[in-house]
Amino acid sequence: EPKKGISTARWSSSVDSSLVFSASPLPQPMVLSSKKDVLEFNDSGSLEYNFYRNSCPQAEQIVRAVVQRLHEARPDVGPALLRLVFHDCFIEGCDASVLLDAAEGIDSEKESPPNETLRGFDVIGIIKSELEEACPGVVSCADILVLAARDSVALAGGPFYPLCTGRRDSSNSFSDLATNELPSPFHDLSQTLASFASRGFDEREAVSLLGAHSVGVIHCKFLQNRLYNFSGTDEPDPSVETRFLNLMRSKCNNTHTSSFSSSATVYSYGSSLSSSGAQQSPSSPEEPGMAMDYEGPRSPFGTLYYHSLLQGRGILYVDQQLMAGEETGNWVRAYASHTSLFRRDFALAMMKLSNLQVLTAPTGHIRLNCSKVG
Ligand code: HEM
Ligand SMILES: [Ca+2]
Repeated sequence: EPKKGISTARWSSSVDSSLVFSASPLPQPMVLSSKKDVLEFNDSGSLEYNFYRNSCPQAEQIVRAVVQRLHEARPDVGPALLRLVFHDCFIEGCDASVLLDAAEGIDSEKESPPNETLRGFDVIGIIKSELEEACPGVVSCADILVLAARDSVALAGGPFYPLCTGRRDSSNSFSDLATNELPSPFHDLSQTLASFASRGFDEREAVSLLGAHSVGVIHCKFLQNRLYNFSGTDEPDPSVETRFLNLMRSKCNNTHTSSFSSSATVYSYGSSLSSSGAQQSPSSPEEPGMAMDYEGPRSPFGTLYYHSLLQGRGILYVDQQLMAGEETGNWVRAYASHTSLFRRDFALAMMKLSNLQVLTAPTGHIRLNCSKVG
């Protein structure tokens, strides 16, 4: 197994905000103070800004165009891609290990329990095949993942952030690590913070990254215990606000227990996604699901998520737990009232996430099909 270059992104809290800006709905050409700035905030070994400038100059545009096209038809692709990058980068770094199918000698991460409901593999496949047509054998699946997630954030009304490229793909998948190391929605705050800390994220960064839970779907099985039998008490989780408890119960009826994995709650705390059709549950069209934009779909990405936590309206236990710590609670309050602070912090944390333990030449390789090694 090739040795991985650990990226130790320099991390300063005084950040030039011109690096990070909003995009609506397609990102503008990057507004950067200088190329040096981008490199500075993407300090990740041998990744390079615009790595494909000669080998495939249109690579980033192709990714963006496909994500946008698919997103128009199916607004649920954005959240799927955003979750995918988190699950890839947290397990042995951003090396596309999450995309490999099971095969001889490969225990697919896709088959680990925490990845059971991961979606978006088909979208990555479509992007990859368009890139293979334009520049055969050049663009890695690992780069596709981080770029597609970046574009998804922008399409959801979140910040656009620059990324360096040049990641290469793993030749293995790490099913056991995924099973044991992906954070659980039932974890308490200290377990969650420990998981982030082991990847170099402090409390502020953990709170900002969880702002990704502004968009997407949550299947009822992840909240069933909070609604009906919290920690074996036969009572709901006392930290859930009463009206919200009833709302969630109406979406995740206990009688569904036998088939609850097919019912989903669409959560979208006010992003452009919710206005464009997140009413139906993407992964189970026959189940209506729940649109969480009750305070208005026009609110900025992220803000409503933090507001909801302040009101005891976090959907997952792990979300609401952010209010259980003093420092994390302070960040929740800060992000609820300072959208631009959240956008900046989220963008920086996504850049850092996208650079975790990347493989660069001569390690790793470029897959031709993202779900297969050879
Ligand atoms: C403690 C950390 C985290 C835990 C325990 C967690 C857990 C979960 C769970 C249980 C779901 C619901 C999945 C389903 O019902 O199919 C979910 C959805 C999601 N998560 Fe997280 N998550 C965490 C952090 C993150 C981070 C850091 C990101 C991205 C930066 C992220 C992005 C998403 C997205 C976008 C969805 C919606 C996916 C979709 O619509 O298919 N999560 N998460
Ligand atoms: Ca990985």
